[in-house]
Amino acid sequence: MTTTAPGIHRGLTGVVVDTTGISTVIPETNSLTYRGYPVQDLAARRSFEEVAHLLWYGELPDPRQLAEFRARERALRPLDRTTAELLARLPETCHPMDVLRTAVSFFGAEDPTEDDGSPAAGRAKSLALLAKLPTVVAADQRRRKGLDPVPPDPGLGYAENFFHMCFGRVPDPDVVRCFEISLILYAEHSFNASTFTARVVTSTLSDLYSAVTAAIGALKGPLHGGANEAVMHMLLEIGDPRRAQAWLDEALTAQRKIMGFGHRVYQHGDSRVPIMQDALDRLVARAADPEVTRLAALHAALRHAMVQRKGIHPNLDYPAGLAYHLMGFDIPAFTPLFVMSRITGWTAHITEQLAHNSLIRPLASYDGPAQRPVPTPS
Ligand SMILES: CC(=O)SCCNC(=O)CCNC(=O)[C@H](O)C(C)(C)COP(=O)(O)OP(=O)(O)OC[C@H]1O[C@@H](n2cnc3c(N)ncnc32)[C@H](O)[C@@H]1OP(=O)(O)O
Ligand SMILES: O=C([O-])CC(=O)C(=O)O
Repeated sequence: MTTTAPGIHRGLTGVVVDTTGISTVIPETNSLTYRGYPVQDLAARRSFEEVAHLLWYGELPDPRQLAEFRARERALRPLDRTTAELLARLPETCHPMDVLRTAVSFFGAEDPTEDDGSPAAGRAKSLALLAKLPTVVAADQRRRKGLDPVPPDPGLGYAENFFHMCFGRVPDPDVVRCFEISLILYAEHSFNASTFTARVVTSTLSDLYSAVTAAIGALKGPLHGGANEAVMHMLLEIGDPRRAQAWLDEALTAQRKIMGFGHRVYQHGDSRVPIMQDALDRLVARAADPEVTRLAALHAALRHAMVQRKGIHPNLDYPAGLAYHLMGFDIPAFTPLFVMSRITGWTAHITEQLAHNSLIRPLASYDGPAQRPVPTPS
């Protein structure tokens, strides 16, 4: 546990700040459940829309509820002209996470409906964000290549529609399913830094859009969601499986953090990695391309070297980063893909925080100068 002095918990390591009924991470058994269901079973048998419903309502939808949920999500996907124009004006030099953060802030400014803090109001706003964020991410990726946006297709499921809006086509169902699995795995992870950020903002009785905007800012950092992009940059920097060991030795000597490895809660590996690694292996096998095989060999070699050398295991960002690259997404879009999923967990926590709210305001131990008189100005 990180403590600088008795009673001080830098980074809140090991501190339990509240209860939650949304998910539980159990490092001892290397498991993760959403509302009591093991995440690997959800990833094997359910759609992302069903998981979103589970996180928000506490139960998986029955067929009627699912049909209604899907119909509402599909109807909310288009952006209005003002939003599309605003986003198209943002500099292309800015990171796509900045675009997403601005989009959510703008959605908040535009939303005329009252935020009475009720679960129903929160869920309506959350569903609108779930539906619109992929439209923003896809349009932003395309404009950076000088391409016009592809409008959402209400005939397609959430994951399929996203590919359609990014690339103007839907890949084969295996690829879509691998993407959907990543969305299910990224959806929720208890009191991680971005979710906690959303809860802190909510605890002041601020609005949902402010909490989500702040959460996007927290997720962007490379110690959190930004790591999935950093993983891919790192793999491209290493370039060759034969260099993995030497590169790692140099990086560790230079005290670099190896992206996609380590976790605050899991000490012996991330519960989600075997499922995502499996999905990644399927993408590699179906590509049947020497360049892809080489990247996969590098990915495996670095993982092996890191576990051997430091005993530190990969987190979800390690297989997800390479999987997103193989699916054809641009590296700066990887963390926005995480947002498209985690919007479900964040907003479930916003509702939960409001239901049992207590202002989040920890204490600090002062270590600045001793009290002293203010000098008289000369
Ligand atoms: C979806 C997600 O957000 S998962 C997290 C994604 N982030 C990353 O992949 C970034 C790389 N990983 C890290 O920086 C860290 O493992 C974190 C931030 C995720 C967790 O960090 P903490 O719980 O604060 O552990 P901390 O950074 O103190 O690490 C403990 C020890 O392991 C080492 N360590 C942990 N992770 C790594 C890593 N990725 N590379 C090198 N060393 C590492 C630290 O250097 C430290 O060693 P020391 O005790 O000799 O000083
Ligand atoms: O739980 C954490 O600290 C980070 C993480 O894996 C996540 O948010 O998915």
